[in-house]
Amino acid sequence: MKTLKIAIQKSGRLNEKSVELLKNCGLNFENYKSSLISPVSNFPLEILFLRDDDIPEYVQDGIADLGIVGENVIRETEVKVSYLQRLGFGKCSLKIAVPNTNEIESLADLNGKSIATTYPVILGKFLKENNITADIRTISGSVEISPGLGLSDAICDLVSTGGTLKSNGLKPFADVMSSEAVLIGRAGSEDEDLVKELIQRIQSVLRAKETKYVVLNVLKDNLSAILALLPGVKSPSVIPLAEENWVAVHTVIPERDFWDRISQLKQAGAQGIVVMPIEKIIL
Ligand SMILES: Nc1ncnc2c1ncn2[C@@H]1O[C@H](COP(=O)(O)OP(=O)(O)OP(=O)(O)O)[C@@H](O)[C@H]1O
Ligand SMILES: O=P(O)(O)OC[C@H]1O[C@H](OP(=O)(O)OP(=O)(O)O)[C@H](O)[C@@H]1O
Ligand SMILES: [Mg+2]
Repeated sequence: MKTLKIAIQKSGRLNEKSVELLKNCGLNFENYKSSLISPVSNFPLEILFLRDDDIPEYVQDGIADLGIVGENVIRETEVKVSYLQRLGFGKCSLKIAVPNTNEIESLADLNGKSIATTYPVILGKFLKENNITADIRTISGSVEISPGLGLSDAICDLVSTGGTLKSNGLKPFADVMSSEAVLIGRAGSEDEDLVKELIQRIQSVLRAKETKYVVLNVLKDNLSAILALLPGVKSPSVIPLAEENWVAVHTVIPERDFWDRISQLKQAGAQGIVVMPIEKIIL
């Protein structure tokens, strides 16, 4: 039987969440810090631990079948791979930022200016699309200090909390792209049975993360009002209680409007509400 290879970041922002996702899929492996490859004992899969910049090309060239990497890196390396699943972590934006004291106010003000970045390809395309001629200074890190050192007028780098920009006296100025970690595959790999199986497992973990399992008690007289508020995977389960005229309702509730839904349920007569995390939802 074929053994798949999946490439994930060896260390850095995406390593921990990538390992956690694969472990939550029920895959057993050692998160070796010293080794670059780790076999999975209960699925035909090997995990390659790589620098994130190398992951898209490894997948494009078929050295790895799958990879977990930020969309920003995929766009920068201009590879041809299949996007298989957005993963909901590593969320950030690539932005152009300028010193707080700078008088750059519109994109056109960037004409003739210099911009330091580790993303010359994405930035180059963005400037071209906006008819801006600027000097792109490609550096390999610590981009935020370059205006302070007199190396550039502006920067283009990843931002999430904005803390790094702030502490370097910079303000965000224009959004170039937003990004999150994605599962990518070699073109055509999405048709293979093992890849389909792994995607299904990943989706069941992601689905579970977005929902909570809820059990509540309600008087039979109030049941229809409660059911009108609940979706469930198919529909809620209703189970009689030992006490007459009462039932227990079991259901799942989306995380995003969880507290609104709970207060509506309480108003409709729900009591003894118990909320539990869900490990997996398999449709
Ligand atoms: N501040 C941030 N918040 C959220 N996600 C981020 C942030 N910065 C980067 N990312 C995402 O995490 C990915 C990895 O970031 P990291 O800083 O670990 O990369 P790196 O230093 O290039 O690592 P490597 O050593 O693997 O080359 C980025 O490509 C991006 O998709
Ligand atoms: O908006 P913030 O929350 O401050 O995050 C932004 C910072 O995060 C990333 O670097 P990281 O910390 O991953 O270090 P690196 O430059 O060594 O990759 C990015 O390059 C920014 O410097
Ligand atoms: Mg890198």
